[in-house]
Amino acid sequence: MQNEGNTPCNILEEIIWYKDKEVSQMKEKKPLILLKKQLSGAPPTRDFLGALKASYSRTGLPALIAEVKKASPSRGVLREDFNPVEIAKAYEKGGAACLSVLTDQKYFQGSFENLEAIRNAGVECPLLCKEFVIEAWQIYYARVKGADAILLIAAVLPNLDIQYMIKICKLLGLTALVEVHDETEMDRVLGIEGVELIGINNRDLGTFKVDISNTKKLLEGERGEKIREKGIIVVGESGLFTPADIGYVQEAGVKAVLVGESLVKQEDPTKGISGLFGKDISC
Ligand SMILES: O=C(O)c1ccccc1NCC(=O)[C@H](O)[C@H](O)COP(=O)(O)O
Repeated sequence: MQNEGNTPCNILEEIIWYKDKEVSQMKEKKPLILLKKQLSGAPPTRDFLGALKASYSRTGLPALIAEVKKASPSRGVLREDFNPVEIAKAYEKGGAACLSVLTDQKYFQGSFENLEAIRNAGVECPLLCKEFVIEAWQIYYARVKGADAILLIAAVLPNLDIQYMIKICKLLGLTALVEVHDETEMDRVLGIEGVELIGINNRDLGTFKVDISNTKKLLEGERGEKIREKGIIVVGESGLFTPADIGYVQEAGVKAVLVGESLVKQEDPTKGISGLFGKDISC
């Protein structure tokens, strides 16, 4: 029987369809007007982009955004004994410039409680709220829960929404990490005003295929030149396991990397960072 439009065509579509229902319910419990009130007493955000730049200048290596990720649709549970605060502290000790915290519950076993707990545990690294954002309300919610940055996925959001959401981020003091996977998305995003941080995901979110040469492909030629001209910082995301992988994406032009699986699976994530970079990057 043919797909009559009521079955998602891939995992990303499934996540987004579910997110739509989830956000509607969350908004009912906490309307925007309440979130805005909470924000009036919120502490200032930390400078996510500034932390990436400072780390790159200090180490000469791509700044690390270490991901607090219990599970994923492609890999299942990555770590059974998952203590988000302990993992976050271990990442910070190992020299991570920033942390990424999965907040999606259904597909990644993450939560906003994890984000809040990490923020309240004295971790100083700026925090990226790793969510599937489909509405501006989620950005306000992330800010209330302690985020310093938020992910905007080009495969999910039209250009006008990205532009609008970047403005909201600026208003709230958040950094927007705009994620692309292919040339079409990169070209779209390079045409949007105000983009300062682009993530190139080596994982195809529809098929799960991971290929780190995707980062190189998207930074070649005129695209790479445009990115340099605009002073945009690029983050290489997914599938990074070895110092050779880090060297490869650095050579391609990234100044930061976002790493989950290869670190979170290590018994000692602090040592995992030294293993990933081939040296201690903490001092
Ligand atoms: O990781 C997945 O299976 C996944 C599936 C569908 C949408 C997003 C997904 N992952 C988000 C990410 O891109 C990664 O968590 C992040 O880049 C870190 O990747 P890795 O170092 O390979 O864990």
